[in-house]
Amino acid sequence: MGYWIPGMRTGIITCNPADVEHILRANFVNYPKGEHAIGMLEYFLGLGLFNSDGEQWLWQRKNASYEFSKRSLRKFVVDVVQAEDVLQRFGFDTICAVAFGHDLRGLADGRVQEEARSEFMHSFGEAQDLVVGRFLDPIEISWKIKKWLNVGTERRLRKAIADVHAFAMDIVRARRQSASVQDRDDVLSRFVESDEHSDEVLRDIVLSFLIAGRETTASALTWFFWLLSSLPHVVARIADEVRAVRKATGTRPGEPFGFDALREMHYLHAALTESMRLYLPAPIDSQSCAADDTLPDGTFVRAGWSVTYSAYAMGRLAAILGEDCMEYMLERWLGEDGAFQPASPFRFTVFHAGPRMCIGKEMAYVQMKSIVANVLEEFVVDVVKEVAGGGVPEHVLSITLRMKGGLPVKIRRKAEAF
Ligand code: HEM
Repeated sequence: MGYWIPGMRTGIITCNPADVEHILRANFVNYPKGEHAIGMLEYFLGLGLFNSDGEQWLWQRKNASYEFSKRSLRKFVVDVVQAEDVLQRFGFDTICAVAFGHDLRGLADGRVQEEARSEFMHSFGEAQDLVVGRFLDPIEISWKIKKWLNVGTERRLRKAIADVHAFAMDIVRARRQSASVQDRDDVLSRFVESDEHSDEVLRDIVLSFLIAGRETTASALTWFFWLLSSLPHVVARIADEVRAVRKATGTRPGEPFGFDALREMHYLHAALTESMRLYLPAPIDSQSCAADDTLPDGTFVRAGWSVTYSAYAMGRLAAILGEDCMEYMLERWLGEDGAFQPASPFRFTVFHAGPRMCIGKEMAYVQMKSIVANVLEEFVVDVVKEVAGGGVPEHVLSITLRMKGGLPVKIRRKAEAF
C-alpha cells in the first residue's frame, strides 16, 4: 500500500515487496534516481556510479561489476583484509586499495599520508553531513535551510567539497602514473585503460565508491557490537564457529582467515544479517517516476513523483517477517543444516535490489566477518554499562543511519585464546 506524504515533494512511500520489485526490477527504466536527486548531490559527487542514471550509469556499472567479481574478492581477502593491521585499514583504506589500486600504507611518506587521510576524512564527513542535511529537507528552499545554511556554513561546505575533490584527484593522478595497469584489477584500472575518460570523470567514480562504502560497514558494525552486548549466547556461538573453522582449516588464532574460511561462517553471516535487518545503514531509498504508472498494490503514480521504499520499516513489519519481527532472532536466516538462507532482496532491502543493487555487498560481508571473527577471537568487547544496559542509542541520519556519538567500548585482550 502506498501512502501520501503531505507537505513534502509529491510522492508515495511503500513497504510492499511486490511494489519494491516492480520499481527496482520489473519497471526499472521507469524509476531512475531522477534529475532532482542527482542535481542535489552533483556538486559534491559529480556524476559517478552512485549519482547517475541511464547510459552514464550503465557503462560505469558494467566496468565496475567486472572488478567486483568473485576473483577480485578472493584477491581482496588475500591482499587487503589479511594485512596484519586489519582494524586500522578497515573501511576507507581497503576501498582505496581495492577500488582504486591506491595503497595508502605503501606510500613513501607515511606521516604525510596519514595527515592527508585524516584531513580528508574530516572534510568528507563535514561535506556529507551538510549536503545530506540539505537533501533530506522536504521543502528545499524552506526557512530552515535559509537559517541553517548561513554564509559561514556555505563557506565551510565549499571548502570541505574542495578538499574532498582535491584528495580524490590525487588518487586519480597517482593511479594514472602507476606504470602497468594491465595486471591490476582494481575498479579504476578498467577506466584508466580505456584512456577516454577525463580526470574529472575518474574523480567522480572515486567519490561514488567512497560515499557508498566508507561509512556503511562501519555503521553496521557499530550497531552489531551494541546488540552483542546483550546477547552473550550469540557471542559464544560465534566463538564456537570461529574455533571450528580454525580447526577445519588448520590455522591458528592470529593467522588470517581465507575467503573460503569466511564463507563457512554461516552463523556469523546470519548474526550480521539479522543485526542489519533491525539497524541498517541505509533506511530509505527514493526513485523518480518517469511516466505515469500503477504499482502492483493498485497505487497510481504520476510522472515526476518520487517513489520511496522504507527498508527500515520493511525490516520491522509483521506482514513480512512474522509476529516476532521486533526480536533479534538470527535463526530465521538459518536452514535446518545450519547453512545461511538468503531472503529475496525485495523483502530484505538492506542492500537495495535489482540492477542497482549494492555492488559492494559481498565485499562488505567479507570485511565485517573478518573484523568480527578477528576481534572476538582475541578480545572481549565491553560496551560501557550505561549504553549496554540502557535503551536503543540515539540514531543520526546522515548518509547512513549511524549511532549518535559512536559506541563507547572497553576492549580487553583475552587471557587465553578460546
Ligand atoms: C553494510 C554495508 C553496505 C550496505 C548496507 C550498503 C547498502 C547500499 C544501498 C542501499 C545501495 C543503494 C543506494 C542507492 O542507490 O540509493 C548501495 C549502493 C552502492 N553501494 Fe553499497 N552498501 C554497503 C557497503 C558497500 C561497500 C563496502 C561498497 C564499496 C566498496 C559499496 C558500494 C556501493 C556502490 C558503488 C553503490 C551504487 C551502485 C549503483 O548505483 O549501481 N557498498 N549500497
